[in-house]
Amino acid sequence: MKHKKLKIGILGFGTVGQSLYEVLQKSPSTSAVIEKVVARNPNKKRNIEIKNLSFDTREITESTEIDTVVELINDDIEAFKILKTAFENGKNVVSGNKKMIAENLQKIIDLQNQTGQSILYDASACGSIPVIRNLEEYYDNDLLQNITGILNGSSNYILTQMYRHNKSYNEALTEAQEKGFAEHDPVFDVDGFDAMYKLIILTLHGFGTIAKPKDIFFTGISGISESDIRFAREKGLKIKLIAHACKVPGNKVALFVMPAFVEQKNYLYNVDDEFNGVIIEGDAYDKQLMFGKGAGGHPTGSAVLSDISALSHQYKYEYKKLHLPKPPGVSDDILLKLYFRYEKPETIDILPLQTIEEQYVGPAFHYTVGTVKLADLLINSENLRKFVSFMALRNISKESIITHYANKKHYRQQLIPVD
Ligand SMILES: NC(=O)C1=CN([C@@H]2O[C@H](COP(=O)(O)OP(=O)(O)OC[C@H]3O[C@@H](n4cnc5c(N)ncnc54)[C@H](OP(=O)(O)O)[C@@H]3O)[C@@H](O)[C@H]2O)C=CC1
Ligand SMILES: N[C@@H](CC=O)C(=O)O
Repeated sequence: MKHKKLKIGILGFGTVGQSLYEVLQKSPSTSAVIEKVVARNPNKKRNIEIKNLSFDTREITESTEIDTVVELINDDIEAFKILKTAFENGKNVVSGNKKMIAENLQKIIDLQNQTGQSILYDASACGSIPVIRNLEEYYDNDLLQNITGILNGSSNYILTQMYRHNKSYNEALTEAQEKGFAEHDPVFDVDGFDAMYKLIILTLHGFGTIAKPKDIFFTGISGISESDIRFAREKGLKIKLIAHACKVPGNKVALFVMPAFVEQKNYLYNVDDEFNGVIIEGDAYDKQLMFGKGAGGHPTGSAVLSDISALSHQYKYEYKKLHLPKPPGVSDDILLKLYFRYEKPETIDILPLQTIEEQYVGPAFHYTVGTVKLADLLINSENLRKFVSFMALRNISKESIITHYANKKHYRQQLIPVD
């Protein structure tokens, strides 16, 4: 295949932009030369001194020299404008901006078709793990059933530090920020937005389904307390923030993001710190685990480097699953067994429970374990965010995710005690 030397412009010179700059120096065989780097704040002190730094986006998007725009800024609205201008000016794009990508999937596909340009964004999901390209290329058949993964490195880092080293939530969050794992606004990480956007991207490449954020129930770890960690420890479990895309009957896929209690035998149990892990499950091959650093400048820089190299070989996403005769729709028709911890006893009245399996009423907090329809979580999400301090899937195995609850017989068979 023809191989082209790229002239790149890097937009954004923060954690990932600077790391890409360094990673590129370590890979002289990559066919790319940095023509220009653009950041926003001319008064900011930089760790790396470079000659070709400027503060005007147009010096990249409107340059006649640059053919590839590497967008690594922390502003999704601006990032979409940059993408559009770059395409209109005949440039390809590499990006790590999951919010911009997930919020605009259809528009991005249309723009690629209209302009003939392409965007690669493997860095947008799971940092250094090449999960998007694998879903696109290797799993390009009908066998895939579930994608289950730890997709947010910051939350995983915080949970690990709390569990393993008894650190406080705030201390662990500060460390995640200092290490360059967290987003500009860490609420994006700890309240599940980041994992939800990544799940949307993986669902497109895995199943051909374009889901909207409003279709996805998501919650994060910001309300976690020592009592939740104790609950997990006593039962030999760990808490992880997990995103799920599960194929359900009727050619549908159910999507949700929430903390979960994870047993030792699960592949994700030992995925700790800023590492991500994605279990890909399908007919014929059962389960496979992709594992690697999911956050941080250099791991993410390496994914960006790989996309730059792929562009130099004219690689583009074909969105193969999108062209299936009938890509799956989104379903909220599943039942989940959840743990809810709350402070006020009357909160039990707003929990949309189908069954109650365990309850604790104490002086400082209360918890209930019971089953809930995913559809009811979506409808009640505002109240749940307001009144429930922390919620988690009781177990990430089949006992806690029941996809056939409409079929009562199957439901009874599946709803067996987990411990
Ligand atoms: N950190 C990580 O581990 C990962 C991050 N990502 C994604 O990569 C992107 C960058 O993240 P990260 O490097 O951590 O973010 P940082 O906050 O560290 O850096 C952002 C950079 O963008 C620049 N910037 C912001 N707005 C503009 C603009 N309008 N024009 C030009 N430059 C601008 C900032 O300029 P200035 O320096 O002047 O303030 C800064 O250099 C985000 O989309 C993030 O979600 C993806 C995977 C992992
Ligand atoms: N903030 C993100 C960075 C990578 O996407 C995370 O913590 O996973």
